[in-house]
Amino acid sequence: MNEPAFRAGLVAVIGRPNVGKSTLVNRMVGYKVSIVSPKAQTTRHRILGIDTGEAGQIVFVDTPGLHAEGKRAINRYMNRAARGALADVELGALVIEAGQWREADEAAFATLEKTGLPRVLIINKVDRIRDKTELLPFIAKVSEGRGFAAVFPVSAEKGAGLDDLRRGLLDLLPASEPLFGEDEITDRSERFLVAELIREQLMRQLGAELPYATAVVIDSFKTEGKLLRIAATIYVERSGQKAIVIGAGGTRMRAIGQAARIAIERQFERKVFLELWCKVRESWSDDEAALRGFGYE
Ligand SMILES: Nc1nc2c(ncn2[C@@H]2O[C@H](COP(=O)(O)OP(=O)(O)OP(=O)(O)O)[C@@H](O)[C@H]2O)c(=O)[nH]1
Repeated sequence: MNEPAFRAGLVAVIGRPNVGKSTLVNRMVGYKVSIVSPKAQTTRHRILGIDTGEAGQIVFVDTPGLHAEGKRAINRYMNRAARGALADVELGALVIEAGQWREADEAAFATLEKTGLPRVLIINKVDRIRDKTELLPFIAKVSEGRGFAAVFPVSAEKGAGLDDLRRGLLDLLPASEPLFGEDEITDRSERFLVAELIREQLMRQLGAELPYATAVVIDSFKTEGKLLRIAATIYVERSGQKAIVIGAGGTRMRAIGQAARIAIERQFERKVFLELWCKVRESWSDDEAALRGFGYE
């Protein structure tokens, strides 16, 4: 008997905001390539997460959640990044939350359907469903007539169903040489990951609206022996927002910096010295030139 062929390919992970796409990709690749927060629209970029095993290599393309087209340039950028991720992939994976099929899920499905790609459905957060007997009728209802090649109930957070998902996705990918080196985990630079880990704290520690007005730019990134020395600027859109980010006596900014530093140290396994600044760049989120300067290209 011949050994089964090595399989490899790109899988676009799409869905409405907050269904757990980034959590899932991180869990599959075993490394935090994409930041996570309880707020919708945390992911702003298209990010690759590469999962290599003996049987094959799955290259996940994490995407910003597809949302109703906002007016601002940043929203257009995010939807473009999500739709663009569907080009040049072998497979589209629609992620939804167990027990829910909202209008925005239907819209994400329609976007995927239009591409004509083979597609699968990933039902995430099954840990939230107490009575598991509810799951089968739900699966039947949401998959009926939608042409999914397979349906995978999982819990990205608890790590349930992920081996079946890996096997199932590999079955649907073509026989191929690996597309990336065995030890590659993402296409993104360390600088990018650091900026994202700082932004993750902004998403988590600031109120409901403010995180969407922030962007992070790394000003310098130096390795000094065992130390990583980083300076970064948090951009906001108005001076009132800057006052909130800094907080009374600088307390908020210190808390953000400390949590980000710990996250960066954990991720890079080295000591980190992090210097944070906050500056106003008026209406950056609706300014194409500012967006490009901040790395949204
Ligand atoms: N209970 C439960 N929560 C989960 C699971 N997966 C993700 N979450 C939570 O759902 C929230 C959103 O997760 P993300 O991974 O940021 O979701 P996303 O789809 O990438 O979100 P966007 O960036 O808005 O597109 C976070 O609070 C996660 O901790 C899961 O399997 N079970």
